[in-house]
Amino acid sequence: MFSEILSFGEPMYEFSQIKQSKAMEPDFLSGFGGDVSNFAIAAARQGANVGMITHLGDDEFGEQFRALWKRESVASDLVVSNASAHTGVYFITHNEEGHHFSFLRKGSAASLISKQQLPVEAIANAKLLHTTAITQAISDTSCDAVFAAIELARKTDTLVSYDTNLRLKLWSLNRAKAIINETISQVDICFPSIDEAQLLTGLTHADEIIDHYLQLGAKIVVLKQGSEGATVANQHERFSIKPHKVSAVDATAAGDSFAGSFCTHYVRGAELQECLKYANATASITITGYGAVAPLPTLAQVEQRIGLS
Ligand SMILES: Nc1ncnc2c1ncn2[C@@H]1O[C@H](COP(=O)(O)OP(=O)(O)O)[C@@H](O)[C@H]1O
Ligand SMILES: O=C(O)C(=O)C[C@H](O)[C@H](O)COP(=O)(O)O
Repeated sequence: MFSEILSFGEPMYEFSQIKQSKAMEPDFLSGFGGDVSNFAIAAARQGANVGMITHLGDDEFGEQFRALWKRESVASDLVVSNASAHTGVYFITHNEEGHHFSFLRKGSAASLISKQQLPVEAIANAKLLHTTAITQAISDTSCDAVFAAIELARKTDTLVSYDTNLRLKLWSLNRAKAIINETISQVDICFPSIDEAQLLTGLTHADEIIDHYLQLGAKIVVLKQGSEGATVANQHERFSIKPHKVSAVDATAAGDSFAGSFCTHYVRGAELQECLKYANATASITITGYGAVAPLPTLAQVEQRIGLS
């Protein structure tokens, strides 16, 4: 059976810094991250039928990801294990400016993927393919694979969703600008966040950024505005939503869970404004716990937050 949503990119085993209560206690909590895996689990918890496209190392971290996806009902039948490379690892640390990522991912199994290894039939039969600028930044072969996957999806009427997640530890701003602009011109839904979009476009205001990305060719732009909420727009309509008032602990995966929730409700036929409401509520719950995956909410929790139950 084919998945209705496919998520393509690199899962990352996570070590997330927590406040140390006693001197000898460990101050990193292990967990799971990687923008596309976070997206897939967020979507599955919203009720989507979702699968991963990625390569893992033939190692303990890879095994743990397979077990995680099984528990979360994320399909891993398209996931390949590579005995000669490792699963990616990253660390989250916090300072007064927010959270920071450090990576151990060079030469990882996911970064070695090539376009010849894409699951052509599964992409053709999905309703939506999600991928990200991180998937393009990790290597040239992975970047080529993203463009090939988008081409396949467009030929077969599979929607393409794209998160512009900018990681300047992985590539230069000039290269990121060129690749991200070209990709946005080819996708159905793009999810820029305002601070990254300001860097990428040189524009300041939300409406200007949205207009810019619509003009480049994205059919739907969903601008994530952090603690200011979010805005969705296409050529005909535009809606903004205020953020929920929460006590934020760790903003890791706010954007991924937002996109996973938005796409789940979009492929099920919800209107743009409704998708925005679910995404905004999903992300507001995600940021109330440490790490990327543990705090991702279920559909019931999101509906309770929206006031539907
Ligand atoms: N402090 C906050 N309070 C409430 N909601 C928030 C807060 N920060 C983020 N969110 C929600 O999460 C979404 C994504 O967060 P943002 O930080 O913009 O994305 P990213 O993680 O991609 O940088 C926002 O659009 C908003 O809906
Ligand atoms: O940086 C990477 O390569 C990762 O994939 C690690 C993280 O799990 C996501 O980046 C979190 O994404 P946000 O939703 O933007 O907080």
